[in-house]
Amino acid sequence: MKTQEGRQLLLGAIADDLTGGSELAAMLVARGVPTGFSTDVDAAIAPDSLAHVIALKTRVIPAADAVDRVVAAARRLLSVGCDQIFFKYCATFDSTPAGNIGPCAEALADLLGARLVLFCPALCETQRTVFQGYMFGGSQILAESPKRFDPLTPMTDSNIVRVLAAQSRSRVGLIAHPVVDRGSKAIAERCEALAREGTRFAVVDTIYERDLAAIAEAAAEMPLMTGNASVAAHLPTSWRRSGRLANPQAAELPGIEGPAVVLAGSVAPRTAEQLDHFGRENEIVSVDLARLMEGEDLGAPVLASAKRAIAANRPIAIATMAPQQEVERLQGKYGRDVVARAAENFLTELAHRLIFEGGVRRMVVAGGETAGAIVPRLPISRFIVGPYQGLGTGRMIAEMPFQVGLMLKSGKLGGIDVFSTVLEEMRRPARTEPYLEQWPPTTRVQ
Ligand SMILES: Nc1ncnc2c1ncn2[C@@H]1O[C@H](COP(=O)(O)OP(=O)(O)OP(=O)(O)O)[C@@H](O)[C@H]1O
Ligand SMILES: O=C(O)[C@@H](O)C(=O)CO
Repeated sequence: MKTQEGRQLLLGAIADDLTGGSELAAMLVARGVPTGFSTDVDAAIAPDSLAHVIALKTRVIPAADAVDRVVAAARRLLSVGCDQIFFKYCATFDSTPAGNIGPCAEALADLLGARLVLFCPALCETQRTVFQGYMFGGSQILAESPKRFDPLTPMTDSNIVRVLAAQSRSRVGLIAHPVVDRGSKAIAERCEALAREGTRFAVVDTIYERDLAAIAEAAAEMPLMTGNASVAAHLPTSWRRSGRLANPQAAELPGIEGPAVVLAGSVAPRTAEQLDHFGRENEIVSVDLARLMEGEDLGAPVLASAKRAIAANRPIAIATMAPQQEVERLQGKYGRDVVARAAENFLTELAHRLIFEGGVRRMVVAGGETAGAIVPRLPISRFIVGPYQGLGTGRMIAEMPFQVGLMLKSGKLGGIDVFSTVLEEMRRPARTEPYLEQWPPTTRVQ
């Protein structure tokens, strides 16, 4: 399959974490775009894909390493021919003063010769909006939201222009809402004016879903676009209009039976609520990181609990969740990255054993960094991406020597019942006609 002038992909996307990357792939699939997904720069890109997402774990690693990996992923996507590169980051612009959004975007802009790069983090579906450059979660400004306490990327400045400028060499401007509200042509004209005056990066205000549509239309011909998956989900409209996406395709996923687990390394308040809900009818095993850090072997007892639940045909959740005070105490004692790595390694080892010793075939992983530790270390030869059906409901099949249903849940997203609902949904084959006009999907597909 070729797009134009012999290029294969309409969009080559690079995500800075796995939950976000899987959401993006699921959204494109729901829009009728055959989309591949991989977590490894060298993995195959299927010849029948029109979009491909390479999901990395680059959000909190040293900036220079993040740049190297992101550029390698971009080169890989460009090697099969690709109309546009999309750099996907979190709706709450999760990053540190050292990066990594700015440095990665700068390196991609250099690689692609982009004069003006838009930054559109908003996720209107969940009321994450940007106005006058300030990010809101509903009525809460970012720095007063739970994101202030993120264990790895605490967001303490709500002004995205300022946050981006602090991690970039390029001049950063704003495309304010009055311009966005006038539509794609006005946005494109403003981009041109900013580029002429030497501004290379522009944060774009976004309040409504229609703003995302207008921004995507303005960006459709740019060599590089950046933002949350929500803006990329509107690109297929432009592709259909220009004839580049002639045959939007229905999405199909086989059903998967077999033992089910939730592995939660996210300590986000939303994940805590979802675990509480899951725990009303199911067993939750809490992994006490303080004991793990003291060298106690918790692998065997946790695995034994999981195997008991599996033998009784019950789903189970295993979580490293702790109250905020305890998270801070552990980070103070051992260092933020050391604690994170210990939790990630514990869950990674466990995932492997649950699948290969416990026979687990349906798995939800909560947390982008957690998923980024677990998934690439499983012997997955290919992912089949299922269609996005609303917040936190993108799922896929991981092909190993057998198939495993997988859902990578962002820490902050998903309905209260997401764990049990998704594990149950994985059992049923699904076929979804493409969402061509209506977006985002408002009804769950059974
Ligand atoms: N009890 C704990 N104390 C300190 N750190 C923890 C604890 N439990 C988990 N962690 C670490 O916190 C980090 C949580 O990040 P992760 O990206 O997995 O979740 P999230 O930020 O909620 O999700 P997302 O990025 O999808 O929004 C991980 O690195 C994890 O290992
Ligand atoms: O945008 C989001 O919130 C997610 O896609 C994500 O990136 C969480 O890590």
